[in-house]
Amino acid sequence: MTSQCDGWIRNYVDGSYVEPDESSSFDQVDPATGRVLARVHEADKALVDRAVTSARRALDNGWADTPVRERTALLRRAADRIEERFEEFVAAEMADTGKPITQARELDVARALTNFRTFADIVAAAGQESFVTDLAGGKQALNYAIRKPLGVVAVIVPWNLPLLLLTWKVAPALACGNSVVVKPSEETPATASLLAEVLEEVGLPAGVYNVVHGFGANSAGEFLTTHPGIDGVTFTGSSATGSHVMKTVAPRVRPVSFELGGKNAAIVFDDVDIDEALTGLTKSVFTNTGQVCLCTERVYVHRSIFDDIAGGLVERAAGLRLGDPTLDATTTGPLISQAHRKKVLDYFEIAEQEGAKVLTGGGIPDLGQELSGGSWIEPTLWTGLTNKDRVVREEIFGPVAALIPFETEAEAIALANDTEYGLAASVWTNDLRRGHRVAQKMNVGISWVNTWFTRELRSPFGGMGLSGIGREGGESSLHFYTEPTNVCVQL
Ligand SMILES: NC(=O)c1ccc[n+]([C@@H]2O[C@H](COP(=O)([O-])OP(=O)(O)OC[C@H]3O[C@@H](n4cnc5c(N)ncnc54)[C@H](O)[C@@H]3O)[C@@H](O)[C@H]2O)c1
Ligand SMILES: O=C/C=C/C=C(\O)C(=O)O
Repeated sequence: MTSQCDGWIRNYVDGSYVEPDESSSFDQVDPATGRVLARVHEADKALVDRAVTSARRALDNGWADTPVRERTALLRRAADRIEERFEEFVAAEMADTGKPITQARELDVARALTNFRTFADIVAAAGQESFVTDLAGGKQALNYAIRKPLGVVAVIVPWNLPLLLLTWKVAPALACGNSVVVKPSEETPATASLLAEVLEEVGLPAGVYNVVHGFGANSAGEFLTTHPGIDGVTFTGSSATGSHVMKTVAPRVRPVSFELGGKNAAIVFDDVDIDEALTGLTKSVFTNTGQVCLCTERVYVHRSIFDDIAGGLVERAAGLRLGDPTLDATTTGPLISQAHRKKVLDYFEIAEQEGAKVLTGGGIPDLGQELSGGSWIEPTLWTGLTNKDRVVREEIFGPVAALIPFETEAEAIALANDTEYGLAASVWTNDLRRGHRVAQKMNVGISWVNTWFTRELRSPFGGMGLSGIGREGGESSLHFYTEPTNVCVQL
């Protein structure tokens, strides 16, 4: 049995794909064409319970005590196997999201390999904290901390970078000896189930990796977060859902790691190399059709170069190639769904009511009959807005940004920090002392200078304010996916 056969995408529990039940299922829809690609078996409460129970049993049957070298070797085998099946993962990612083949290859699947290999390295090299404590009377004590797996971890991920974000969590969780129950987004079920094939092929014991498909409330998501057998939740998704999940696990005081929404700013100073800034800004606004939590939706530009940047971005937007995701020339895919496109189009309406001037885009492109059923939208740029406007304060999560002028550095910093979010920012300037100074003043989890989405996986990653709680990446992942016990020995 494989993750996808006879038209079904299956749940994976206790080392086996579960026979689907027609009565509880939903469609996998291709966002590029609107066509139904497969049926997805929706896990009910009993199946989620079976997944959590088997995850616990796998832990108790030895996985938690597996030597680090065995776990990290398994992660490396998983990376090698994904590499061997690379194009299958590319195809699954594209079926789920409609994203262009070049992005699926160069970002999403490539990062899955890197995530597994990086956390194998990090966990293999991790030491333990220890101290010799001087006591009264010339005595001493030895203090050392051992790190045990957190336990059964609920992994709930969104639809925008489904495989990248899933492996960003599953790799460190497994490396640290945890077992996981994964709930992928209902929009993007394929790669999480396909990953189960690879993990089984490389020898992961049954029950360590489980996949339950479904929605949030009254479905697999909520059955998972309310399950008493869960020891922690790592969640990536919207701030509203994160807040709800926090309330759900609060009664059992379970640790949470939240990577949530953003309303990220770019600040463009008057000394930039215009062409270099335009390349970076175009990437930061339109990558993955703006469906990246780190994407820029607010661009603050020094007034003296405002028209150059605005005009240049309009030209760059016109250069984006929307269309058949299987073509190498395609740069930009559809939004994830008709429902999400309606949400973005509603914001386009609100922007015009708030006085926005549409520099480019603002509607639905005509890409021909074949793609007419897809959730396509035009890359869009606005001016004429301020920080008071809803479309400058609320996350839209589409290929759109508001361009706003500033005069002074202090004004730019205040404008960029005037948000309830705190995920990412980018600063564009050739004065590196100013770059460091301004980047440090951004109230965000990650602050880039003259680049965007450049990722060091050993650095702490996450957000503040509405953008999240905690950090993952490098040591931060070890701290979330393990529980330390400090042992103190009188010498
Ligand atoms: N900070 C980051 O690293 C990051 C990365 C990607 C996406 N995001 C954010 O995610 C959002 C877009 O993704 P989305 O629409 O899938 O988010 P979402 O919050 O709607 O859903 C995220 C996941 O949570 C599940 N879910 C929904 N309600 C739930 C509930 N009550 N209990 C348990 N699970 C529930 C969904 O089924 C999905 O799997 C955007 O806000 C984006 O900024 C953040
Ligand atoms: O959509 C949000 C992207 C998050 C990216 C990461 O978590 C990462 O690059 O590790």
